[in-house]
Amino acid sequence: MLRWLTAGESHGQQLTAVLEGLPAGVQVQTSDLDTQLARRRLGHGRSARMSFEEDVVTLSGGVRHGVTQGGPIAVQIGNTEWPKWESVMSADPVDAEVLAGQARNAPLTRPRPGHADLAGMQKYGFDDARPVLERASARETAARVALGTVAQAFLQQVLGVRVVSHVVGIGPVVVPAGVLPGPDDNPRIDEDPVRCADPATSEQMVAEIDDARKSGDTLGGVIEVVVHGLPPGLGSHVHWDRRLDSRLAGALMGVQSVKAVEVGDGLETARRRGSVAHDEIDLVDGQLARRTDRAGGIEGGMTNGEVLRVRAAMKPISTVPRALATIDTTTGEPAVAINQRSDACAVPRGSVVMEAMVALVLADAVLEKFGGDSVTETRRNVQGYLDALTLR
Ligand SMILES: Cc1cc2nc3c(=O)[nH]c(=O)nc-3n(C[C@H](O)[C@H](O)[C@H](O)COP(=O)(O)O)c2cc1C
Ligand SMILES: C=C(O[C@@H]1CC(C(=O)O)=C[C@@H](OP(=O)(O)O)[C@H]1O)C(=O)O
Repeated sequence: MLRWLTAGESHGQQLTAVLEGLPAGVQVQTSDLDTQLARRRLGHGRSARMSFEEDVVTLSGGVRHGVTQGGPIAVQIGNTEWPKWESVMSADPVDAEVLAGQARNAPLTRPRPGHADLAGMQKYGFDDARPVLERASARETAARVALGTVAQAFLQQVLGVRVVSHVVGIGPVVVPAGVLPGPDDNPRIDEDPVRCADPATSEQMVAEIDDARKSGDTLGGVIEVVVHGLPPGLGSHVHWDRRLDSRLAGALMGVQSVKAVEVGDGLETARRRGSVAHDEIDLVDGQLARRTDRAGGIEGGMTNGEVLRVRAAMKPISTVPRALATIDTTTGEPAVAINQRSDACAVPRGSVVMEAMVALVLADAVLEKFGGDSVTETRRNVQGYLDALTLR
């Protein structure tokens, strides 16, 4: 079983992440994490913070000379903005005189509709939204991407699995049906300003973001994660919490701002008749083949050997420059919500986070099915299973 945890605040000294349960022998190094974290910072619509802040990665446990050792993997991601925030975010008490007069330390009492501010203040008994937004912030997704990189390395080295993603919608602009990235398409998609696999739609998405930003507004959108190379039989039909679709949905819904998840054709499938909703089965030259992949590679909560497709819908950013109505929690008077710098649209960089979450869930499902304390052992178990399948 794979377990993972993250800790740290948006303007804290560093994020910390731990991944436990991965076998020995996975090749991964700091530069692999750097590459994925750099991808997470890109994309049209990102905030200024993404261009000046850097992620400083330290792989501090579980990896030796570029190879996992079987113990928990520990990662720190230092925040280069820390010196500016040190007194405000210090773990130890800070002299009140030092804090007095610091604009950054003023209590935040105008909660943003759509962010965690108000519910968090109520739940934890804070009269300041700072401690809520610091942990709610999607800065934390840097830690998930770091762990997801290790999970992706495992999947690729054991099974040749490739996890790719693309943006299929920004606000009302959506890609035409049938755009499906291949296993090696991530580098090409990364070159697009909105990580869209269709150049014509990409231009419209960029224009939509520019328009929203100009009018002081924000946007959400939809991301599709596509996974090539999975064997049939990951997950299970036997219990709700062993279903792979349920586990993927939970992991993707667990990313800040995700409000819906679809597997395969998802909602569209519910509008179709059964005769055109499923993926008919053939045997071609002794090999199983599907005429379509509407199910997105999962049937009965298990992979079916086809390409896996899952979509996550992110709501528009709630720090809206054209500020939204709220109340000041100290006075109860009407006010405008906090509206400092923010991403106008975080969907392109969100896609890298979705890849990481999918990779972590799949690595867990692979270990559940095949086990192994070393990559060699897991590979051997995979091969034994594949060799025993009468139909493939
Ligand atoms: C990659 C990414 C970047 C985000 N950037 C911002 C941002 O700059 N400003 C903001 O208000 N929300 C941003 N969000 C969304 C908030 O973190 C999220 O809305 C908030 O934590 C409340 O959670 P909920 O939307 O799931 O209810 C971002 C989300 C993601 C995934
Ligand atoms: C820092 C990151 O994302 C942040 C996520 C975020 C939020 O509310 O989720 C708000 C913004 O931070 P700030 O309010 O300080 O400008 C984003 O920049 C990051 O992704 O590394």
